[in-house]
Amino acid sequence: MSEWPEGYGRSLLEEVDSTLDEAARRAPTLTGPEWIMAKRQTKGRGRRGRAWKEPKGNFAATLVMRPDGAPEQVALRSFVASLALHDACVALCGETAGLSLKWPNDVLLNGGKLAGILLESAGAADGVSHLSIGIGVNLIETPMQEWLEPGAVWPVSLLSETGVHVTPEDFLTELAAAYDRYETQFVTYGFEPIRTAWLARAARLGEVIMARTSNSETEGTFETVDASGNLVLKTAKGRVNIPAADIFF
Ligand SMILES: O=C(O)CCCC[C@@H]1SC[C@@H]2NC(=O)N[C@@H]21
Repeated sequence: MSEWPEGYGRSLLEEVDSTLDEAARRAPTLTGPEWIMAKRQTKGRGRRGRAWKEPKGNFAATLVMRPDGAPEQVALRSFVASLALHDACVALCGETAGLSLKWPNDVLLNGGKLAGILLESAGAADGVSHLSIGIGVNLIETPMQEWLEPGAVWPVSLLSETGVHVTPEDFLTELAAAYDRYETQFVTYGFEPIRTAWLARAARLGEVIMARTSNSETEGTFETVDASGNLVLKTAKGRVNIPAADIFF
């Protein structure tokens, strides 16, 4: 098991509305980055306003920090967090060929959704006043099917796919350690090594995928992720850089 990384606070809560809401409440008085984990969330949320339910034993936590930099740079930490999630799973379950990263920030295992990330931030005059990285991982169970959007990637759990029972506490320790390593790399060398590492683990790179927003659909070959974190698709009409969408295979 890794050591808890130096400089990071840690709170373990029995129950909270959402660890993202708790992060926003704590942000104004934060003295350093802090992980807030809860055994139960009563109002967990996912991307695009979707509810996030975590059956007992799954992982729900938010890392809240006050990073320097422009909002677009700060937001690239979703890739930092995806890589950390990948490494935490490997550290706890061994090298798993079926792990991959789905743009913009899901972790897949054997093609099913294992984990999701939701970034929230608040602005300040000179950048971002705080960034919250909310992370949910299906350690033990998958959410019930009626909570799933049509066409969404089927959920899987770490237990069902690997047979390894990981506690949220152990997962947090590995995740925090892995996050710290990638955060240091990001702050020291910028996005490029993170982008390269992310692409090496990307799901469906080079394949035809569909990017869907609330008012558009774009089909094309997944070429790469650019220096701003945009999805780059080669379509019949040329190359398209997409800043935000859900992708479907
Ligand atoms: O895939 C998604 O839609 C993102 C899911 C993010 C869920 C986590 S659980 C911890 C944190 N608190 C929340 O309310 N949401 C995030």
